[in-house]
Amino acid sequence: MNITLLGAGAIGALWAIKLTQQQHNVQLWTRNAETKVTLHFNELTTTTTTTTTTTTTNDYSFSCNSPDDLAACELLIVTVKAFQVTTALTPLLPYLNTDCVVIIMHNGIGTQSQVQQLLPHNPIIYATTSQAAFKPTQTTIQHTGLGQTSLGAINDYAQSQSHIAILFDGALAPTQWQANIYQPLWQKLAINCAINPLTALHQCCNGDLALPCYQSQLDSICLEVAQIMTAEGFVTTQQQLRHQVDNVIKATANNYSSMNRDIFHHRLTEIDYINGYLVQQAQRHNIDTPINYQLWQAIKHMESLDHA
Ligand SMILES: NC(=O)C1=CN([C@@H]2O[C@H](COP(=O)(O)OP(=O)(O)OC[C@H]3O[C@@H](n4cnc5c(N)ncnc54)[C@H](OP(=O)(O)O)[C@@H]3O)[C@@H](O)[C@H]2O)C=CC1
Ligand SMILES: CC(C)(CO)C(=O)C(=O)O
Repeated sequence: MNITLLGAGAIGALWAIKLTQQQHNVQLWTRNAETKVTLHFNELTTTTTTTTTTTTTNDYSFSCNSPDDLAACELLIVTVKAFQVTTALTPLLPYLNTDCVVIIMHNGIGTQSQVQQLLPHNPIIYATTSQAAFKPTQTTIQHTGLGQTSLGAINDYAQSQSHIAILFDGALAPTQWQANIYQPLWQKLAINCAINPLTALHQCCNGDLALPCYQSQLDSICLEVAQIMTAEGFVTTQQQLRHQVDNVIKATANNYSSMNRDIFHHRLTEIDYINGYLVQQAQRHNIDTPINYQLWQAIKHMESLDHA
């Protein structure tokens, strides 16, 4: 398949490489005018079901930024951060064929209506992943964690595109097609609402959130998220969300969350699309979410110190 990947950061480059390994024809769309890039990939090899080790490094060369390839592409994968989606996508619009399937993969929720306005005739799929990747240098990609990926349609044109999930599953399993993609998007939102702001504010690793001092805050966050999810029509409870959050805290104990790293490196965060999105939905339902509101504002304050 002819694929363009917009946003060749950690997670985007991982998918670009994995799809290339399956013989798909992938070009990268970057901010620069480069026409070729070579990425060094540290592969994650599963040795048992519970143990993983990085063992091999291979180089992958990609062509970049060809408008002709973009016009011919059948699949556009967008893996920029949530707040970058509109700016990144807009310059590509004059080249995109309306048959081209567009996949948007980022943490948080809230870009869906902008993307549908930008692409009123294309099949649009949203995706969420628990795969993990790290980009220690501009050209080195490390696959750092395995996990589930979910894909699903957000407009009528994309309802018939479930075969894309099979293609993704061949590249990086497990990937599943979801009849309602908002369910996994909200499940991931709940995890991000709990882990990301706390680890960013306290500049701690995910595993530190198992300490007694964080337990009542985690309970309150999960209670608020469960109330809004219920109001949105999803079946969940505070206990279920808490259990999922605890599992991620354990499974990623030594990792720093993406928001922790963004604050550490004085970058903008995805908070408006995580706790900020949650609070906006709560307001629509006239439900108070004071803990998520406080966390949203606290991260906005930290961002404002670097981005006046
Ligand atoms: N990394 C991970 O393990 C995971 C990440 N995610 C989510 O995936 C999304 C991407 O994360 P991640 O890969 O870590 O982030 P990165 O910042 O590493 O990747 C984003 C990439 O998008 C590029 N980009 C931004 N704006 C433009 C533009 N206008 N034109 C072209 N390229 C652009 C950036 O380029 P430049 O380098 O020039 O800024 C960068 O390479 C986030 O929502 C994150 O939360 C989800 C699960 C796991
Ligand atoms: C699941 C979690 C919290 C893993 O660190 C993540 O998605 C992130 O860091 O943004």
